[in-house]
Amino acid sequence: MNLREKYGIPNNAVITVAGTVGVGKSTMTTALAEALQFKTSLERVNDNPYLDKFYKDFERWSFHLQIYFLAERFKEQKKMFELGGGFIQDRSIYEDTGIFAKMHYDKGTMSEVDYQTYTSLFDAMVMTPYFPHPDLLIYLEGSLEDILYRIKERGREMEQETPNEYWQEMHMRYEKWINEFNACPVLRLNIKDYDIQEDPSSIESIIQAISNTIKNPLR
Ligand SMILES: Nc1ncnc2c1ncn2[C@@H]1O[C@H](COP(=O)(O)OP(=O)(O)O)[C@@H](O)[C@H]1O
Ligand SMILES: Nc1ncnc2c1ncn2[C@H]1C[C@H](O)[C@@H](COP(=O)(O)O)O1
Repeated sequence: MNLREKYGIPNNAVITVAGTVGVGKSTMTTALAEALQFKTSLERVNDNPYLDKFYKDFERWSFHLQIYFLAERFKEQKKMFELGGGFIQDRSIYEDTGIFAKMHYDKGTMSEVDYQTYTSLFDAMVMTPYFPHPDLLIYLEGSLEDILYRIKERGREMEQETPNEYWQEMHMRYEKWINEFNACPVLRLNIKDYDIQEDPSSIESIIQAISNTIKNPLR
C-alpha cells in the first residue's frame, strides 16, 4: 500500500503549496508528488520572458509580469482539472494578486490603472463560482533569517541583486495574507519542524497532517 492509500488521500486531489520566495515550495512539491504518486505543476522560472527584466526595473515590467503569471497559472489550473486532479502545485494563483500585484501597487511600482486592469481580469477569471479551488493549500512559513539564507544559498542572480527590504516586506505581507485566507482549507508547516532533504522519511508525517486537514478542514 502506498502512502496516498495508507492515509486516504483522494487520488483526484489538487494540493497547492504556498509561501514566500525561497521558503521551499518547489522542493516540497517535488517530494510530495513523488511520495503520493501525483503529478506536479511547477512554476517555470528559467523561461519566463519578463522575470529578469522585472527585477531590474519593477515599474517598467510589473504589469507585464503579472499578466504573464496570471495566464500561465490559469492554463495550469485548467490542465489540472481537465486531467482529473492528482496534482501538487508549486505556488497558488491567489498569491499573485494577494501578495505580488498588491505589494507593487502599494509601493508605487505598479500604477493604479494597471492594478485595476489586472485585478478586474483576475476577478473575472478566478473569483467566479466556476473556478475550482484546490482541496488544500499547504502554507510553508519560516523566519526571515532562514528565508534570506535559502535565497542566498539558491543563488538566482536576479534575486541576489534585490535588496533585503523587498524580501522583508514580502515576508510580512505573507503572514497577514495567510491569516485572512479562506478560499480553501489550509495546512501550515513551519520549515523548522521538518527536513525533507536530510530526512526524506519525514514526508510521511506531513502526509498524515495533509490527510487530517483534508478530512477535518480548518480555514
Ligand atoms: N527542507 C529543506 N531544508 C533545507 N534547505 C531546503 C529545504 N527545502 C528547500 N531548501 C533549499 O532552499 C532553497 C529554496 O528552495 P525552493 O524549493 O527552490 O524554494 P521556493 O520554491 O519556495 O522558492 C533551495 O536552495 C533548496 O535547496
Ligand atoms: N506574481 C508574481 N509577481 C512577481 N514575481 C513573482 C510572481 N510570482 C513569482 N514571482 C517571482 C519570485 C521569484 O523570483 C520567482 C519564482 O518564485 P519562487 O517563490 O522562487 O518559486 O518568481
